[in-house]
Amino acid sequence: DIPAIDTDPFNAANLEDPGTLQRVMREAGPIVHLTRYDVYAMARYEHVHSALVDWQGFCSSAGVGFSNFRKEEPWRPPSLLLEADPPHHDAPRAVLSKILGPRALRGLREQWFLAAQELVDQVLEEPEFDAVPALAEAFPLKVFPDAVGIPAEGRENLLPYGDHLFNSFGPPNELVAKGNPQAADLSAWVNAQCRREVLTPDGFGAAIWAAADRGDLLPEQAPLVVRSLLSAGVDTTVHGLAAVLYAFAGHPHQWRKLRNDPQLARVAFDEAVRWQSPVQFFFRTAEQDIEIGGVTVPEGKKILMFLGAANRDPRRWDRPDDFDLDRNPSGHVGLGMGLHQCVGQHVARLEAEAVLTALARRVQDITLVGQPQRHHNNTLRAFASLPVRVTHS
Ligand code: HEM
Ligand SMILES: O=C(O)c1ccc(C2CC2)cc1
Repeated sequence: DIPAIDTDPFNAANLEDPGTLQRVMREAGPIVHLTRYDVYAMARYEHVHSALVDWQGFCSSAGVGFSNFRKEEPWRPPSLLLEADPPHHDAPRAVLSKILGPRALRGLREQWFLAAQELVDQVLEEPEFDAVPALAEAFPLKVFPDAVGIPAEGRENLLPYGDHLFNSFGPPNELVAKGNPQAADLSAWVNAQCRREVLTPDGFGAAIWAAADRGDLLPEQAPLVVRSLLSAGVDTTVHGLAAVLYAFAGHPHQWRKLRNDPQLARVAFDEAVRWQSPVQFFFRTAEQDIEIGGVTVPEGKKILMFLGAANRDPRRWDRPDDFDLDRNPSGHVGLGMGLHQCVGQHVARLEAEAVLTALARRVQDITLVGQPQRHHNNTLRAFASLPVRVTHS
């Protein structure tokens, strides 16, 4: 029968260092019963991949967090993409795919590369700095809110909103309790940024409203689709960028490879996302009794997918714990897989490419000085600080 584990994946020890539990989970079997929460969990690549691509069996419309929307009120109206299944998921997804697709982003490439160079030149005035505020936070916040087209004031709410949102996908622990007092105000501020009248005419937000004008979306759906950008598009790229910088600061040989061939910036993003998995977990809900890994998960039960563990499964990856630009990281589940696979991945990749290209042009060596500090979150593998030293030409 199903192995049972009563460990808490969301406690401070496991959030600080998830590797031990990931190994235990992978070795315990295809499916493990987490008795503390009465949820089922999978940590091997094969089964996480199977669940991600089977949206009928493993559904998202009951919520992709610990809370089951069929049993309790969501803390915010459900996302029309993340927390929806076909057919409701179809139109919002088609609209965002077009707006955030590689062709649509071509217009941003030049200005984001310039913005990255400007920021890097500024940062390199000091030989030592904390790469989290200086680059990982500063660059996405410099380019993404403008690309969405939201007003200048209040943008300091974006990271706290996302931090609470990603905590809220976990169990109601003290990380969630910490954010609850501000949740209503943060939500109200985010919702106000989604209204047509506040959005600039040339941004992603206006393009979503234009889709409603064309009948590709219902008018009442437009603000929620804009909310998806503000929810998913900030904290993820901040910690994704931090993961890339952490990878290179700890692997000087890989940095030299990038310096010699800046084209490697794109594969570096995916290899860093595989290696660190900025988004560590998501849940699904068993639509009916479902058989996986020789085990039956009862209808209505929540299934926790360990994306980070799957991305380091030795059954799928050679030397899984190595960060290596010579590896082909495609197939990693750090951006999901299948129907709900990250629709913003081209935005994230372009941001990372812009920063890495700007750094690779000027930075000879980048090394860690002092321990990186983690920022605990129920869903995100996040950094509080990343002190680095650089030498440059
Ligand atoms: C390194 C950065 C990022 C990471 C690691 C990441 C990760 C993910 C993952 C794992 C999923 C799948 C969720 C699931 O299967 O339930 C996803 C979906 C999604 N992402 Fe990203 N993401 C990133 C950046 C972005 C950006 C920049 C945007 C917006 C511009 C974005 C928007 C979305 C949306 C709207 C979905 C839901 C798609 C759907 O359900 O059809 N993400 N992302
Ligand atoms: O649509 C949303 O609100 C949404 C929120 C968070 C994400 C995480 C996976 C990046 C995705 C979508």
